[in-house]
Amino acid sequence: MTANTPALDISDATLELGDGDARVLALDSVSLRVMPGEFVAIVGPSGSGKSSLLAVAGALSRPDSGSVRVHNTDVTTLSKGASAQFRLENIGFVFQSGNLLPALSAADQLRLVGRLAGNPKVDVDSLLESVGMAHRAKHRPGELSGGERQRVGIARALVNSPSLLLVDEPTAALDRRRSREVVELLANQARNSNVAVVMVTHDHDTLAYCDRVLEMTDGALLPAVPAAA
Ligand SMILES: Nc1ncnc2c1ncn2[C@@H]1O[C@H](COP(=O)(O)OP(=O)(O)OP(=O)(O)O)[C@@H](O)[C@H]1O
Repeated sequence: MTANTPALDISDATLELGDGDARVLALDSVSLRVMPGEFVAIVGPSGSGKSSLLAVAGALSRPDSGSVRVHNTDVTTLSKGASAQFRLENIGFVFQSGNLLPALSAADQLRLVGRLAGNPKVDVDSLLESVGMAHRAKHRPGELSGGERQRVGIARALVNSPSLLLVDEPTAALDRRRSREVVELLANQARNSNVAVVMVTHDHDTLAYCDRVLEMTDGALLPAVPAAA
C-alpha cells in the first residue's frame, strides 16, 4: 500500500432505489476519489443522493453497478458479515447528533468500539484529549452539550484508526460557533491522522475548512465549486 493509494475510490457507481413508479436513480454514474488526509465536503439539495453516496462509500449499501474501493479493498464484493467487520476496522461514521449510547460515559463509548473490533488497548485518554474532551471522560451523553457530544462521536469514530471517516451533517444540531469548531476539528483530524474525510453538509459556513467541495444534483456528482460559494 503506497501513499498514492486512495482512501476511497468510487468508480462509476449507479444505484436505483424504490419500485415501479417510485423508482429513483439515487446515484447516477458517480465517481469519487479521496486521498488520505483529504477533507471533502458534499453539498446539494434534499433528495439529491448525498446519503446514498455515504451509504455506498461506507459499504452499507451496494451499488447496482460500478466499484467502491476503500483503501484498495473492493467492498462491493464482501459478504454481509465481512463487510460489517471491514466497516468496524476501516471506516469511521459520524452522525448528525453524535449517536452515542446514553448509559455509557464518553470514555466507555470509545472502549466499547475498540473491544468490538478486537482492539482492547485503545488509548482512550489521548483520543479524548485530541478532540478537547479529556476533562469530560466520565460524563454520559446526557451530561454533555451538543458540541461536546459531537466531539465524543468524532473521537469514537477514530478509535480503530480508520482510513476513511464518513460524516453526515455533523453541525445540524449546533450553533454557528460550535459548528465551526466541530468542522475545524474534523479538518485537523484529517491532517494529523491522515484519515480521508467525506462530509455531507448543508452548512455553507463551514466549507472553507474543506479541501474540496462537490455538489450532488439528481444523483450526479458535479465538479468542485469554490469553497467560499
Ligand atoms: N428506500 C428508498 N426507496 C425509494 N427511494 C428512496 C429510498 N431512499 C431514498 N430514496 C430516494 O433516493 C433519492 C436520494 O435520496 P438520499 O437520501 O440519498 O438524498 P439526500 O441528498 O441525502 O437527501 P437529504 O439531504 O434530504 O437527506 C431521493 O429522491 C429519495 O427520495
